[in-house]
Amino acid sequence: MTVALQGSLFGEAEAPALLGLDGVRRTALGYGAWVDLLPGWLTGADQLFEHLAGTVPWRAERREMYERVVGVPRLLAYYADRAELPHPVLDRARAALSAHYAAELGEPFRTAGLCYYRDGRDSVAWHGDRIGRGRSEDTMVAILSVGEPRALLLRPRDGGDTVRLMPGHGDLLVMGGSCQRTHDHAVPKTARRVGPRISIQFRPRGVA
Ligand SMILES: O=C(O)CCC(=O)C(=O)O
Ligand SMILES: [Fe+2]
Repeated sequence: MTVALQGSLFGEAEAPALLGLDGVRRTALGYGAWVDLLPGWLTGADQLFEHLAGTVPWRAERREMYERVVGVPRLLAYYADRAELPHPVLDRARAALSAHYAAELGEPFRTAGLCYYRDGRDSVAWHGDRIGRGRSEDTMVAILSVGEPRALLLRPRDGGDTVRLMPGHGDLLVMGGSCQRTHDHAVPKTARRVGPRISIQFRPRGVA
């Protein structure tokens, strides 16, 4: 990772580009949930990482938890429906995902949430994307990862085996079906020395 990122500092970086989505592979998670994976969907991921790390107006949020105000352990950015995304390849990614999943999803992907995990101390706790319609309806959340591979865990809410995925530099992961209702997901902290990761999450309108 470090070596690859250095290449771009010397101006050798390849421009970010997307491959086709034909190679997407689905894994059923049970209870009507599934996850689609396409490793290496984005090429030139070094350049996208550096662009996003350097230009996105990252926010450090604080939230009340257990009657204490604590820092959210990652940096965030949010692009509402129709907002200009921070790199044109992300507009192309959203359009390609909307076209690929049109029949199954029945609506386009609209919003983009970005998370910046600065190191192994940054994380996201177990949760489902259930603030919006994901609470009651099947939907999809498509995640493009750049930077350090970090474990993304998925487990049924009612108990059962945890699936451990490792989305890495340029990889696509799509959670679909009942995933947000029947399962939780997390990016746990790690004691390993890890470099930064940025995830870009595309969601349909009303899913958060
Ligand atoms: O960073 C990721 O891949 C997951 C982020 C996530 O679950 C969320 O923002 O809801
Ligand atoms: Fe999530």
